Amino acid sequence: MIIQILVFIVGAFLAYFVVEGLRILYENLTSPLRNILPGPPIQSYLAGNFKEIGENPNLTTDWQGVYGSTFLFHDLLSVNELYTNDLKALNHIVTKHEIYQRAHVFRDIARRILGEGAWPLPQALGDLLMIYPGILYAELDQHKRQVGSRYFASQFPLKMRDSDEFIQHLASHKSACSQKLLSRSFGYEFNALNAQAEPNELNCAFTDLFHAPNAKLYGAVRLAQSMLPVLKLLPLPGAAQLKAARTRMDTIGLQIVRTTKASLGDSLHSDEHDKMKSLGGRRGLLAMLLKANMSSMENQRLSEAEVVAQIPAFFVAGHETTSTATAWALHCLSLNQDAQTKLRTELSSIGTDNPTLEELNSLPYLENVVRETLRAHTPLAVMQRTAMEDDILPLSKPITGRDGKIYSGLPIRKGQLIHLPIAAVNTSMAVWGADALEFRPERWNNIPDAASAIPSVYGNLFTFLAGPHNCVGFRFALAELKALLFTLIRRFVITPALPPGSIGPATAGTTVQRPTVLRWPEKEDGKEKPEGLPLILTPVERSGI
Ligand code: HEM
Repeated sequence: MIIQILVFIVGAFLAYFVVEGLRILYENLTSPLRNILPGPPIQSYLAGNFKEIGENPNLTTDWQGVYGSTFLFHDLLSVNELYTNDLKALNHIVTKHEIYQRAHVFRDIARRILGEGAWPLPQALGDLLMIYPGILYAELDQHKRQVGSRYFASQFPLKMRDSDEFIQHLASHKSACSQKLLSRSFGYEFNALNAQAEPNELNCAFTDLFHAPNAKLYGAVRLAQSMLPVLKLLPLPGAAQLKAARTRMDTIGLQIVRTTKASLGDSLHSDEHDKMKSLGGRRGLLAMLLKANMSSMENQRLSEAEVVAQIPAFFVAGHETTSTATAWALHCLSLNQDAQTKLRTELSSIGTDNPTLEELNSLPYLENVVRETLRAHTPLAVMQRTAMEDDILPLSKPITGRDGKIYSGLPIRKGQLIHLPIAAVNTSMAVWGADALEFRPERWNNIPDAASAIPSVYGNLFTFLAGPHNCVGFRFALAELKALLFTLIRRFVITPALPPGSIGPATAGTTVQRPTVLRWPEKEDGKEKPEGLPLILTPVERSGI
């Protein structure tokens, strides 16, 4: 009997894989793009071109040189994916958000990690953020006396003993942004930066999910399960960790929500006008979420589960991204001492260690450095979309298809997967010129005309995407980046700790491309390859400049 059940289960799984395989094959063979667009050959049926892309972050850009700015390649299980760096096509995709939505796999993984209602942002929250776009920014503005070094000096664990100490500070900086976000927005003390404090529950949940020794393996399993949902029925590795992290997140989220609701008391029941007026309080974002939870208008109401899910969602969205951008900024400045000195001179013109946001925003070279970092090293190099209905994708220049016909628009079939090449758009030589890959803050003094066609919410950059689903936290991220650079560059001269070429973008298995030690010389003292970004920080007064 047991054998019969086992045979049945194995048979059912095999049948499922065969049917799914045939479905993908049918979709690929009948895709209207198949006879139009060229593309690289499939490497393996299971991995498509996925493995080679993971191994070489510049591969899609190289393919662009061979196949043009619009081509087809193959994702996992050989699902075909449209790559386009055509700015008219990309503008169309990001504005027609009702047709081009976040890829199913991304949504499924986000739902499993963060809970129902986390991503995409619930409509009601999206609407509120449209009406009050400054709400996240306001969180920082409330604390403008703390933006500068007094805040960071107390929070940022720079362990300086000697003038030239080799430190891996960015491993811990990773959490600086998130800590501020959580404590300011949600009234939650994260303690990630305090080496003496016990790591708290939420900190542990994220560490387990994203940075534990097996995190990459578990991430790969989650990806496979989202692509082939039947795999969710199997007891695969990572399930227990995910469940434990989810339980922690839900418990803390509920605790934050209920405590805040109690502390807001009567103001939650005031009329819509008064509710919105009081959004400027210390817990602005959370207050806004809670008011949406209590809203009398059904289309503006968020369920308690949606509010709870937003807490880790905002944390995840703002966590690795902003810290990665800061790491790239410091790395680039360590390699470009002229830019660093120029920046330090400008920052020193501010007569306080604790500038306001207005003061930070008035510094043109700081703005240039931030833009150039987010252009040359966008933390999220790629996003995906899925077409939810048939469409015609307009192109800025007609192309000749493989079938010999001329196409000024591409036929897109419902279900088509699309690759948004954020990094490639930001570093396109056609837009930025031959030095597009170089870090050169001065380029922002004279922006090329072609850059105005890039879909963008900030600085002609595709970094935060554009259209209705752009990054809602981008102003917050900019403020964080500026405040960190202000504090660090004023106090320290930053130089590379490793020989040229040792640091590069992390490759396989990462969504966010952090600067990582790629080559690690064998040291006589046998030091382990560092996790973070090694830099030498020399206090300005001891640097001899
Ligand atoms: C340099 C730092 C950052 C970068 C490069 C970045 C980039 C992005 C991108 C590309 C998206 C769109 C994802 C997609 O549509 O598939 C996004 C969405 C989002 N970001 Fe950011 N982000 C950054 C910082 C932040 C911060 C600090 C916060 C929170 C305060 C945040 C909150 C969000 C949220 C909530 C969404 C989802 C919006 C929606 O569903 O409509 N981000 N971000």
